[in-house]
Amino acid sequence: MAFRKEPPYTHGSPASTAVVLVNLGTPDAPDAPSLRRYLRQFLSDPRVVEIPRAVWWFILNGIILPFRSSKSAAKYASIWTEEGSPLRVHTQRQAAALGVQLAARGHHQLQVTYAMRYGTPSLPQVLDQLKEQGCTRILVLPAYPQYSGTTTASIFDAVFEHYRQVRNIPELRLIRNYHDQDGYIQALRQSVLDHWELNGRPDKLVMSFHGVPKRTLLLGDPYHCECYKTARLLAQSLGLSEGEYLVTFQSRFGKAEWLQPYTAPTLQELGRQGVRRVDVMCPGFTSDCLETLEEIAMEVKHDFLQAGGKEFHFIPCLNEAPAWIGGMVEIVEQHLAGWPTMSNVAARDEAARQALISVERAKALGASQ
Ligand SMILES: C=CC1=C(C)c2cc3[nH]c(cc4nc(cc5[nH]c(cc1n2)c(C)c5CCC(=O)O)C(CCC(=O)O)=C4C)c(C)c3C=C
Ligand SMILES: [Fe+2]
Ligand SMILES: [Fe+2]
Repeated sequence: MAFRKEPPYTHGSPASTAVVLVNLGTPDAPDAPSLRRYLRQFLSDPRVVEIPRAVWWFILNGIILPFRSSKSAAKYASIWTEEGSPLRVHTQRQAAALGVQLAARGHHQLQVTYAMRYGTPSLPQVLDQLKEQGCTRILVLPAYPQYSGTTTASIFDAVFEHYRQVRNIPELRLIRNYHDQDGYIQALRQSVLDHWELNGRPDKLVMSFHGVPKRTLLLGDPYHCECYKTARLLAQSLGLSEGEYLVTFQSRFGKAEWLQPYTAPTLQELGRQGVRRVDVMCPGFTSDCLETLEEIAMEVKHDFLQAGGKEFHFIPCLNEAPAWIGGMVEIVEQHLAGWPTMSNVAARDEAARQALISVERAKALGASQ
């Protein structure tokens, strides 16, 4: 095996720790050639499609890429913004806001950046850059709250694959999931309450997660359970009873059975049953993207209204909501424990601040007893 020609670490660099927010990826442009490139890389990942390679190669190159690329390009064109793909725009803004908040909390020897599992900026590109900048500690934060072999594990694969070819590798931490972390659940709760404050409440709140093949659940993937745990915690935090919310799975791909109930048919059924208003949110997506803005807010909305529903609200993803940036700070700080990201002075100030909070808390508790 050959090692890459790698830059040495820059000693004494001010930011020796980096947080890398990693999202799925998105095409560079909403056109067929860009989609072909993106889908080829995405759908060639054995974590994503588990069909034997030789068979899959023919299906992918003979059927999927020729037909799906232009269809998907048209869908992307319907959500594309002046700044580019929504998924990329939100991921970039989240990383920037997270960096600002962490710096404000005293983490000065730390930088936050972002990378994509498929497409650009690629993980190898970003990890090389960080090395060049002297980062000797890397915390990988996947944009997926729920662990799935098809997504989270694939990011881990790409990180390991990259460092297999590097001689002098940094200290690494990988965040596996945060589907039940308070910072995430509270940010979701806030986004729902904000929507309800402006628009009133629905007859049903639908929580739609991205689907995966049912087979992965039977083979031990915890994704399904983690989605249900997120939904239960969110429903509890909103004070919803069982009949007031539903969990569904969207974006089925191919002919095999995926996790059920499927989102689109469920909403059609709700429309037929005379449910007047539904609010649909996608808690598994931390930023809006094709699957939320086109599939849910356009296609599924159309299906529900056609079937007899009267009002359809899409509750946007967390994106750059302040509560979510705060939630990410909480998650990241838990995983930074023991890593010196603060200057001595900032660390001392932060310790003093925490001590003061504890004293005030103890006083308040004492007073209330
Ligand atoms: C082929 C199987 C697929 C699996 C398994 C899968 C799992 C999975 N995906 C996400 C998140 C996203 N997927 C997105 C798009 C997308 N997903 C698939 C296929 C599988 N996903 C395809 C083919 C596409 C491309 C669009 C299309 O042609 O339909 C996106 C949106 C990206 C964007 O650019 O906006 C996200 C995000 C999760 C979380 C997940 C498993 C848990
Ligand atoms: Fe997907
Ligand atoms: Fe889709």
